[in-house]
Amino acid sequence: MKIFTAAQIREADAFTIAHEPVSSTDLMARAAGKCADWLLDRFAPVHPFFIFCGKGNNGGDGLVIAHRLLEEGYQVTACLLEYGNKASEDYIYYYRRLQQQYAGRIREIADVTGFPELPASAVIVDAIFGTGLNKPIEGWLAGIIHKINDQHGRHTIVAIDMPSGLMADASCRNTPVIQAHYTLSFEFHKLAFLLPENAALVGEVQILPIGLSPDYITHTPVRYHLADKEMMHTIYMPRPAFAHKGTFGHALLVAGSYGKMGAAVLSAKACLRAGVGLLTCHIPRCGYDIMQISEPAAMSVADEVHEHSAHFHEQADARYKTIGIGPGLGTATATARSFEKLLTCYKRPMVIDADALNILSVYPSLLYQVPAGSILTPHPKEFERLFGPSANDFERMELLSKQAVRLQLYILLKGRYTAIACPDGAVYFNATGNPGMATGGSGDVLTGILTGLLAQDYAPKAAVLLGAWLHGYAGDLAAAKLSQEAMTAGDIISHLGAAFLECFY
Ligand SMILES: NC(=O)C1=CN([C@@H]2O[C@H](COP(=O)(O)OP(=O)(O)OC[C@H]3O[C@@H](n4cnc5c(N)ncnc54)[C@H](O)[C@@H]3O)[C@@H](O)[C@H]2O)[C@@H](O)CC1
Ligand SMILES: [K+]
Repeated sequence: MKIFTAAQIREADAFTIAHEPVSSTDLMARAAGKCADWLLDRFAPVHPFFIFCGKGNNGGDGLVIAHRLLEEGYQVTACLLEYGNKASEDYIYYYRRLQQQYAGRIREIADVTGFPELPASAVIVDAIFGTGLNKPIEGWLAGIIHKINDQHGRHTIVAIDMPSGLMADASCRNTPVIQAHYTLSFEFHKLAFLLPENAALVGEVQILPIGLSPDYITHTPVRYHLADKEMMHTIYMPRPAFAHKGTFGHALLVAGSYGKMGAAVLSAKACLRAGVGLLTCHIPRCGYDIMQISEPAAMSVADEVHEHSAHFHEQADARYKTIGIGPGLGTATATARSFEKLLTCYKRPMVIDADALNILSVYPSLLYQVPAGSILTPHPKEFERLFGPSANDFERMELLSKQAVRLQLYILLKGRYTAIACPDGAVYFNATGNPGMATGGSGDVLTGILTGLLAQDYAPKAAVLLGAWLHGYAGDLAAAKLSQEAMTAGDIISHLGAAFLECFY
């Protein structure tokens, strides 16, 4: 799914009105009607509704919703905020209709003292500002936002299109924003919904299709995308019937050090479960028995050094389709030196994670040696160590995209919505996964999966999108069976098979 900017959403709106064609009042009725359907479905008539409306088209949506709920026999108070702005034409149209039939249900609010007493079980609908917000909310309107947020623990708050105060494409940190339980958003996700700094504001997001022009949607280029199942179906490659293990590549995994062999084992198991043909693990001498016993399907090569690996560059030759490096590796000087040599002799896209990323952040010039098309998988701290801090999440996304272009790499920034930046600057968000995966070893599993997919001849972009998707999907299946609390990284691996089956068989 494409993620459009606020300006593009306005264009989509205008394009649909001109080409469907449909009048703007009818488009508003269609959009707000979807919200009303959702509310009617979710809340019984015992819930009194307080619908706060601004004077733009978001407020217009609120008026349509108020009218519809009244027609269905619900108790509704339309709280119209009179802050002096000129009302939009469609707002005026629906205001007149409401005024004609339900004047008694309208309450005009001109300052904070006009904020209504809310009875128990009231539902607050926020239709104050949507994608038209162009500056932070100030003055008594900010007071209204705070009053609504004070009700967060007592009443359900449903935002229409966007929580008021949030901007689709810019940071609203430390400005007044509605804290919604639900956000009913039209047609597309907004970038703001996917960034951690807004996690407490948007609640559960419901995307409601409102029939915006498919023509516009198909032909308008965007930077940000949300990965979805359809995309995965275009990426996934079923195995040919006459395949043998050579068909699926030989991967080298460079991982583990004294006390961190678990990371290497998890990564190896995940790589095998992702379908690699052959796997060789380069591990420190101390890890040899551990790996051989834990994962008989993997071959092992022990380094000359006991506690960490220092000679893996000698291994890295054309036999290997790809290399996954980093989980539990440690950052010993000898390990860093071997990594440096590896980067001069091995030129295929590889997967670089954890301690291998930490080595890169200590020796940043090595970043330029990383083969084009390789996949880096930092979590936010590792990302910051590599590329520096950002003032907010929007700037971090800019930086992520810019660095992927500059270095011609895929950079996967881990998070609730993992963001994957491509060498052409595009960024894909992955929505599978859950907080149960915020547990030690989960990243090692991802490295294994990505390495396994690259070895099977998935192009780097396909591997990173499919790998992130499967990793999260398997995590969701594990959480469904075991709970988010009790699941471990190993459970992600044991549910990878079910993830393949559910997604592709
Ligand atoms: N784009 C679409 O596809 C559709 C949009 N609709 C609705 O229209 C909304 C966008 O409507 P508008 O463009 O009228 O924008 P809004 O309703 O978000 O409000 C914008 C109005 O508020 C003013 N404003 C902006 N920031 C302000 C601030 N901080 N303090 C005070 N006033 C401020 C603007 O000058 C403008 O008059 C969407 O969010 C959605 O709810 C739907 O009705 C129909 C379909
Ligand atoms: K809103």
